[in-house]
Amino acid sequence: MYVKICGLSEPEHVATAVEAGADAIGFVMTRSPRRITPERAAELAAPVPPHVLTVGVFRGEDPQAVREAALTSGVRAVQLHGKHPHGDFTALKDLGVRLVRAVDAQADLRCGAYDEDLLIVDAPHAGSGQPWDWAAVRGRPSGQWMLAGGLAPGNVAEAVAAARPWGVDVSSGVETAPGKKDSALIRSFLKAARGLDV
Ligand SMILES: O=C(O)c1ccccc1N[C@@H]1O[C@H](COP(=O)(O)O)[C@@H](O)[C@H]1O
Repeated sequence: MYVKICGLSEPEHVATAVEAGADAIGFVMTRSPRRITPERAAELAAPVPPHVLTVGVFRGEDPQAVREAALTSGVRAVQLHGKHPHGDFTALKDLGVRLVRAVDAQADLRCGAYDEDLLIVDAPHAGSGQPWDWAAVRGRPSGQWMLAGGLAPGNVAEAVAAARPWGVDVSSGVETAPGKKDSALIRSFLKAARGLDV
C-alpha cells in the first residue's frame, strides 16, 4: 500500500513521516489552514531522502504560478486538486516532476487520462476530513490511484476494504486540529495502512 501524508508544515512531522515509512509527503501551497509558502516547503523538503516523493499541492492556480512555486520549493511532484483542465497538465509536462491529478468521484477516474502519473480520488470537499462513500468508487478508477477523504488510523482498513485502492492519502486524520499535525497519529496511520496490501 502506497501511503501519502499530506499537509505537513513542521520539520518534526516531516521527520516522523519519513522515519515511519511514508512513500510521499505533501506540502499545501494553496488556500487552506495548512498553507505554507514555497520557501517554507523548500526548507522542509531539503532533508527528505530521494525515495520519498515530495508533493506540492495546488488548487485553481494557473500553470505559471504552479511552475514558479514548484521550482522554488523543489518538490518532486505537483498535485493539481479539483477541476483543472487537461491543458494545465500539458503545460506542466516539461517541468520534470511527476504530475498528480486529484478529483472527486464524479470526474474521469482513468489514471493517465490527463497525462498525469498518479490519480487521487477524494471527497467532494478536499481537506475537510469528512468520510464519504468510499465503496462507490470500487472498481472504477484505473491505474495507480490513491483514495483520500476522511481517512484516519481507525478507519483506513475499512476504507481500503471498501474501495480497494493502490494507495491512500491522509491529512485531517493525522491532526489534532486543522493544520496541527500529530506525530503519534502519523505513526499510527502508517502502521495501520502498511499492512493493507490488496
Ligand atoms: O489539505 C488541504 O487543506 C487541501 C486544500 C486544498 C486542496 C487539497 C487539500 N488536501 C488534500 O485533501 C486530501 C486529504 O483530505 P483529508 O483532510 O484527509 O480528508 C488529500 O488529497 C490532500 O492532498
